[in-house]
Amino acid sequence: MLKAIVTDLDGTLTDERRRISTAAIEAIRDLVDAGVPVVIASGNTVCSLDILCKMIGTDGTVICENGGVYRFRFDGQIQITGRQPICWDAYHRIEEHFAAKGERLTLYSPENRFADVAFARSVDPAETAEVIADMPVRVIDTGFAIHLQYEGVSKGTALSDLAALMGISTDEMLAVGDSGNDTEMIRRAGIGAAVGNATEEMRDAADYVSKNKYGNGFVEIIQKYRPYFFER
Ligand SMILES: O=C(O)COP(=O)(O)O
Ligand SMILES: [Mg+2]
Repeated sequence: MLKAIVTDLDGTLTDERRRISTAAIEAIRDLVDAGVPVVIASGNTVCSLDILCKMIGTDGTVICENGGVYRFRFDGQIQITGRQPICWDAYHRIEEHFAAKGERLTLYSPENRFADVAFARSVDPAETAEVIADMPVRVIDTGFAIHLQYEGVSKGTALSDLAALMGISTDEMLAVGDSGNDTEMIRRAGIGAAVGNATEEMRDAADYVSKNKYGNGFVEIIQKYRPYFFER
């Protein structure tokens, strides 16, 4: 039996231009109204997810900054497991490396981040990873941004921590996503699903890959697994 759903945001509830799927919002509201907790798990900041959760109508349980930050319900304490100072050290080395080639980096919402460092995909993610290969920092390419995260921290580790706070097991969770930053999360969840536009790595890790892409893929996954939430 499933007791909660954890879903990625960009590329899963939104399309490649980050426009949210209204069909996906309706599917989430239907689950919330039926008493199923829905957790949004993203590389985005807690600040942006708060607005989204309010407007969609979830209880505010979130995983942000690729697992570096999480919180159980709106009134819960924000937990920070990432180590941002080390990510900043890595960022400065990367910045210097690309500056020497005349390439500038563009940071994403640094004032609202507590755990990771995110910047535009204007440089090669593989080259970025080489520059900091000896540091305990992982380069995560979500397809929407490049993130620097302290090693060992992921949406998967946050999923396990949240399951404990929610009083359920990770086996009772359905996790859905589209990209490399979701693989550990879908592996740890009882059922892991990927939307049709997902990366190869995600498709390989998933128990089910939807035929449809983006929000329509999310809706297809919910339709398939909805009965599992109401088994006796
Ligand atoms: O913030 C990003 O880069 C992508 O966000 P996501 O985890 O919701 O896909
Ligand atoms: Mg995504």
